[in-house]
Amino acid sequence: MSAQREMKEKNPWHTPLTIIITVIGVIAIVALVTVAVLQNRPVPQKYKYGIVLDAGSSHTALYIYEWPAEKDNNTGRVEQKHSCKVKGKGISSYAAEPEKAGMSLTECMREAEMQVPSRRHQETPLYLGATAGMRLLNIENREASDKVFEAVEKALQGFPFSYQGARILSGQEEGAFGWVTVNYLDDRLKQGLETTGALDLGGASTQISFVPHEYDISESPSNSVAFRLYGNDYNLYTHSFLCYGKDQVLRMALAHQTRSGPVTMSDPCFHPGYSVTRNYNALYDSPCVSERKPKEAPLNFTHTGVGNFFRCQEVVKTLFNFTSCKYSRCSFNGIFQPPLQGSFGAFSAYYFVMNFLNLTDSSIPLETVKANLANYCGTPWNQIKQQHPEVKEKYLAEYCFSGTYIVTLLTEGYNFTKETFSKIKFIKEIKGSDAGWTLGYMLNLTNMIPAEAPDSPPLPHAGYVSIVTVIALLLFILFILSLRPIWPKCSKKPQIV
Ligand SMILES: Nc1nc2c(ncn2[C@@H]2O[C@H](COP(=O)(O)OP(=O)(O)OP(=O)(O)O)[C@@H](O)[C@H]2O)c(=O)[nH]1
Repeated sequence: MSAQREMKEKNPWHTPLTIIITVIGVIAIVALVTVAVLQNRPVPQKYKYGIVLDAGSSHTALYIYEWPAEKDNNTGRVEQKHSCKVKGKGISSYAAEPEKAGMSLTECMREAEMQVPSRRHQETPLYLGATAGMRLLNIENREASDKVFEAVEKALQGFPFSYQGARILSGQEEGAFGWVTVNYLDDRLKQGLETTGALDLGGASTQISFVPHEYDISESPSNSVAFRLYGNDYNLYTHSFLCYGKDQVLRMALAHQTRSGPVTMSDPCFHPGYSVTRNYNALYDSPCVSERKPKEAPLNFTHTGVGNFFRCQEVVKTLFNFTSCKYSRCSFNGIFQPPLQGSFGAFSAYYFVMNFLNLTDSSIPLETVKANLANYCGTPWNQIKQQHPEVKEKYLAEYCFSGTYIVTLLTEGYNFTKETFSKIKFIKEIKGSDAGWTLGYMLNLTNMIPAEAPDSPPLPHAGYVSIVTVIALLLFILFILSLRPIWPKCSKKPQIV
């Protein structure tokens, strides 16, 4: 008994003092690790918002974007939070009653008021950008275009957001911002990866944008846009073809086939058995075709379908001019285009049409795409309607024409070959955000893509926590070792002094 007491006195490792030191040491180390973990842990997210209205030729759409509020200089990732399709036609169709253009936006704007938290309303920027429909109205009737803008401005200023203005985007801006959107959403800009080209097919215009390999900007300066984004320079080629959106190009095709003013017209781009009455004045009421209106035409004509893809392609080809090119190379209509480069994302009507036709899969060879289209166009109209009772008849009737136009534009117009055709991805959205010019436009106006790569913290969060944990463990081991003189001796026989 007395020997045991003596041993305790010689090895006092559990004296109150050592116990207190050990506990303090452990607490300090746990605290160090906890602080390291908590310090960088994302706090409950607070968001900022931005709203963009895409006032297109066929309709207006509202997009709400959100991004983390706590990131410096708004450098957090921007995502689409909500979208709203404005009921009715595009704002350019309200030329005769402009106030209705403003009123048409009310429902979607009310939705935006609900979607954006009210404490953020006043600081949320609101933009309206109009594209080819308003470009055409502006050409046709400047005064009417101004009145539509006045009405729209008045309506938008009545909402509690930070209204930043409504304007017509140039074709170049529309193409370039579509390219920014696609590459931003794919994270290609931040990481400095090879970029994807952008193909946008609207109702009244179409855009092609890509970064060519060897490219002499001076050949056609109006087709080039220079960007410096995240420390990388991009010389973007972009062109917007006004009147080559799918609705205006259909007018051009119908105008071409009714140039002699017939009473009945047989159209290879519409299904056999299709027949509607169309009004000459309505058809030619657009700057894209107005000059071609036949002098002596009846009031109406009967538009009938014969459904022949190859003959439809011949009609579509007449809408492109391949004869004159003052540059080293052209796409069509004498427009400069450098050789195609890399992969492409094709969105808006490219997607709507190819998706309906089940042709979005990039592994489908070009020849098969054409064969499928030939088969689809040749299917009688009654059968098509029976097979797709849920699809709007206006859209349904035009898929043969639109599909033929898309294939012809890509191959004959832009020079995609059967090899490069497979590099086109038909997309609607990327990571939950719609592909289109609106996101790129907002990122640009809010300076959310810095010209230089932002300074990143020296260590990522995981690395920081790991290093602190390792240091804490080493300290702990050191601490235990420093207590060695007072460790109990582990011999089989207790050492009795
Ligand atoms: N099939 C189908 N077509 C659609 C749909 N939404 C829009 N479209 C058509 O696709 C074409 C392009 O639409 P958008 O991308 O909205 O074009 P937009 O902004 O009106 O036209 P631009 O002013 O030329 O840019 C138009 O002809 C629309 O009528 C859809 O859900 N399905």
